[in-house]
Order: sequence, then structure tokens, then C-alpha cells
Amino acid sequence: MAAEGPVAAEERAAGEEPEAAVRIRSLWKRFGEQIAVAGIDLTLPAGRFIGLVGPNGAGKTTTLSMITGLLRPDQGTVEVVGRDVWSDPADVKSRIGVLPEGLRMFERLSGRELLTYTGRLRGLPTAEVDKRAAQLLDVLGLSGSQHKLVVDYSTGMRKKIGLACALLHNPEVLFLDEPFEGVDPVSAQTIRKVLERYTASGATVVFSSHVMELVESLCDWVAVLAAGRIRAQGPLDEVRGDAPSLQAAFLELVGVRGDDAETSLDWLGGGTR
Ligand SMILES: Nc1ncnc2c1ncn2[C@@H]1O[C@H](COP(=O)(O)OP(=O)(O)OP(=O)(O)O)[C@@H](O)[C@H]1O
Repeated sequence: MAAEGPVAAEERAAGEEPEAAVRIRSLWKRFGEQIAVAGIDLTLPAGRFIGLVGPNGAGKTTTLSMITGLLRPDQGTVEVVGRDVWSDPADVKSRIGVLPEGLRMFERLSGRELLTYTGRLRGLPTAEVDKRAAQLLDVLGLSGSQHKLVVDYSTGMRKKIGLACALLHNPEVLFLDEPFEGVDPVSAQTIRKVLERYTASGATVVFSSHVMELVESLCDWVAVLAAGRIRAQGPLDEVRGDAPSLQAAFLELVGVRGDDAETSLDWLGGGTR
């Protein structure tokens, strides 16, 4: 475990919990009959690389949307860096960066224009926006395409420009929904390096993913969600426990039913009809 900084040590000495990046209490969300999030309690520590994992339909996107002020909860509270999200969403939004799933962007802008627009919306001075935009485009390998319209960007390029927009105002916490989906290994490595650089300075990354190997190699803290409930949360080593990999621990936690395919699809196999 990393050495504890003086502030954390003081807080502990005073018997106080160090500030969490996210604190969720009894959070619920229903869509008609469908319960997407079923009363979760979750505390995500600050300064960590956090993976939110779960099978399809587990409630990851719904949870992230409620944390980031995009979707109002039916019940429960969400605090980000100690501030109640739904009492003052604008305050919380100024402190966080978000790369949502299926992000819609102003596609008739070039990548560079999109960054300039985002920076000005965030209230950054023009010269600072220009400096940060140039650096982010360079680090993310987008300098050569900065004047291309976003509509003509590939999936990976869209993820990268979305990440650049989310980082431009140097947020305290960064939320990413499936940031590596559809991204080739070279771009994935670039994104990874940028995120590692970001967390090394004490910031928090929370990202959702289905790819356990990725979560295992990147994250030091994991929350497992299934059917709208938290199945496990804690440091990666604790959640993995004695299992040989996070994937194995995950399958056990969410209760796999892989055998069904072997018995019910007995006609599948090519050749005979
Ligand atoms: N706007 C909506 N209207 C109705 N049902 C919804 C809506 N959004 C989500 N759901 C339902 O809520 C449940 C949780 O969905 P959610 O998208 O949060 O899961 P997820 O863990 O992000 O899934 P995936 O990994 O497949 O993206 C699912 O059963 C989904 O069908």
C-alpha cells in the first residue's frame, strides 16, 4: 500500500474518515417495472483508479448517470468530493469530468474547435484553453486530425477527443463509461498512459468496463455490480480473494450459468441441419 500523506494521517489521527471521491447511500432507480439500481451503498475512495464492473444490464450506466448529475435518482443520496450532487448539480459538474457511453458531440466542429468550445464553456481563459488543447491533442495522437470534423473521426478518435474534453478543466474526479470499447490496442495504451498520469497526481478515475483483464491491470479498487446491487467493493486484492483472477472471482460473484448453452444448443455446430 502507498505511504499515507500527512493530511490522511492527520484525519486518521482525529478519528475521521478521509474524504471519499463518491459516497452513495440507498440509491434507487426504476424504469417502469424494471429496477435498474436497487438500493446501493457505495463509497469510492479518493486518489484511486477505480473499476465499476458488472454484466450487461447490471446498472453501471444508470449508476454513473446518477453520480454525474445526468439522471435524477428515485431515492437515495450521492455525494461527490463531499458535495451533494442533486442539491447543486452545477457545482459538482464543475469539479468532475465525464465521458459518457455513446457520447453525442457537436460533430460539425473540428476536434480543435470542440476543445476550444468546451474550454470556454468551462470558463477557462482562451490562452489556457489553447495551451491545454494543444498538449492534449499531442499526447492523445490527435494533432494531425485536429482540423478534421468530429463526424469524420473513427470510434477510437471519438473516445480520445471525448477524453480530452473531459480532462480539459483538470477535474478532481473523472468518470468514464466503457472508455476502451471499440478502441484499438495502440489508442488504448495512449488512453491508459494519460489516465495513469492523471491519477498519479492524486486525482480519481472511476470507469466502467466488462473487460476484467483491463480492470485487473489498471485498477487498485473495484466495485462489482449485478442486477442493480453491489456484490463486492474494495481493494482489488480483497475482491479477487483466493480466486486465480478477477475474471474468476467476478464469475463466482455474479453467478455464471455458462452450462446452459452446452445443453440447450445441442443442434449448433455446422454441417447437418
Ligand atoms: N432509459 C431506460 N428505460 C428503460 N430501462 C432502462 C433505461 N436505462 C436502463 N434501463 C434498464 O436498466 C437496467 C440497467 O441498465 P444499464 O444500462 O444501467 O446497465 P449496464 O450495466 O450499463 O449495462 P451494459 O453493460 O450492457 O451497458 C437494464 O435492465 C436496462 O434495460
